[in-house]
Amino acid sequence: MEFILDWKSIGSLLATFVFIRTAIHDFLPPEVYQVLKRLFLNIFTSLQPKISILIEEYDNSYNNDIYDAVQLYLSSKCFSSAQVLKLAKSRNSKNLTFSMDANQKLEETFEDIKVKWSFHCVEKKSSGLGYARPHENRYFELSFHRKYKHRVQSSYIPHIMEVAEVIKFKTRERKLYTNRSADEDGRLWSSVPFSHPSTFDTVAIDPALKKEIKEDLMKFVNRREFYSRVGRAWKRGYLLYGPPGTGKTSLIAAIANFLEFDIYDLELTAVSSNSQLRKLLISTSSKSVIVVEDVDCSLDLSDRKKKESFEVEENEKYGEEKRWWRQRSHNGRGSNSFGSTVSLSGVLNFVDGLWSSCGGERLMIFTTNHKEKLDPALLRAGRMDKHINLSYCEFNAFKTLAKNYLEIDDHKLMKEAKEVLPLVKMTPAHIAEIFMSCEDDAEMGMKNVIDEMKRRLTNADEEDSQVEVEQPKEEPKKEEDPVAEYRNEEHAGKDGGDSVDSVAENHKRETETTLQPSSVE
Ligand SMILES: Nc1ncnc2c1ncn2[C@@H]1O[C@H](COP(=O)(O)OP(=O)(O)OP(=O)(O)O)[C@@H](O)[C@H]1O
Repeated sequence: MEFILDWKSIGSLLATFVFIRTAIHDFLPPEVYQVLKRLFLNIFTSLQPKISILIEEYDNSYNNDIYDAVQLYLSSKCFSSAQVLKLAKSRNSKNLTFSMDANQKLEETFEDIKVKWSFHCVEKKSSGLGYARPHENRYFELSFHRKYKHRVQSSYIPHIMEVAEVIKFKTRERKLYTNRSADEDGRLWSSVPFSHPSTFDTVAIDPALKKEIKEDLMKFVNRREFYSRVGRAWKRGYLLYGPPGTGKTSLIAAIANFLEFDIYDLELTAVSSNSQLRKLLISTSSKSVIVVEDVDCSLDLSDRKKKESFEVEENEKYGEEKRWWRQRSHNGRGSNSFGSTVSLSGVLNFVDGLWSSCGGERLMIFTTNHKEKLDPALLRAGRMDKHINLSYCEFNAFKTLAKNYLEIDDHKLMKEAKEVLPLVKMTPAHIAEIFMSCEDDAEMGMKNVIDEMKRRLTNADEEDSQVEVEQPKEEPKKEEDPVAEYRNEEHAGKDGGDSVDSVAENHKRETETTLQPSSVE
């Protein structure tokens, strides 16, 4: 009975409500009706204290940056509070990532704002399109009391974005990009995490040169305002030159590690045209080192004047039209001698760097074993800001190698090494190889390396004395001859005067041509 009465009262209440609503709707002016409606809605919603924000993985099929930031932010929080976690590590990556499992919840208080996070995965129907989107709708739900609405928007969300940026930077994995194998799936660059162990501590070059390079790099990265004030692209060009095995690649890795930059290893022979070169460069990121190794071998960038005089000679010999045919048939249609249509002007445009104004700083490093083969246009200041000569091993570099490989600062054989080293051409790579083969035995390492130096010295003696038989030369003054001094001390009674002379000649020749310590021009 009571039940029937209740229903009756509900029924009459509803009837009254409908009557009042119709009366209001029919008799009140529409403006007043709208104001009342809004008031009613406000009262109704304020009775519900909780509001939620949904942050979906994709926003109109584009990656949602806020979702990524929240994911990073929560991965740093969820370990302490969520009950079920997911742990992942991508291949070749050194970072472990924790994340919340579906429907897990996490609560936190930021300042005095209490918020709740939950993670959801909802299976979705296939779109029928071929591309690889996940079959789940993934989203985070952020819930909080409505009184915090403005503060969540003005301080909590920006706080999340800031924390995520810091985490991203700390766990950032630098990459080594290469354009060699990138074409297979349509990408311009393929990448792997960059983790080369070479640093300025391990690279064996003259300490003064090391200091100079480091200071130059620091000056470069700290001069954003300067570059923009003087209207120049924020880029710098280095040319590393010297014989093979003198540490050009090792120095590049040390520079990238020092600056914490990515490396783009640009293989010019794999670039089909100037426009592809432009595309490749535009797609590089800021804070990167772009490397072109062995530039003299990559493209025909040799001195234009020499080429021009060669062309004049060929014209005279064959007539212009015939020379043109000879080149075409030799090189292939319109391409240079390496089959690529990247030209010197394409490379010069790349070095001049209009493209590099699209973002932050970029360092370009070219290496060559034959600086003299490069076109002067490529070498001029503004294109190659620094020319760094890496040459045969000198004593300071030798000591760095001994410290790295044999873990010694000093040794009884060091004095002898210091005396013999300037008389022979040995690359750091060769010395490193000898040290490596001695597996931590410092005594053996030092002995083997000095034996090798002496062997080279003796071979040089023999070669030079053979030359002397054919072309006898004047004797150098004995008192000015450091080699003779060394040989007299070490080999008294073994070597005759002839070989001392030839060693002196050898020393003189090497000092003039190659035994310059590594230097910057
Ligand atoms: N200056 C150096 N400091 C430390 N290690 C060096 C140095 N030079 C050579 N090495 C050692 O020798 C190996 C070869 O050196 P690297 O590739 O850097 O020489 P490179 O000058 O780039 O040679 P190339 O001109 O043939 O490319 C490196 O793996 C490194 O271990």
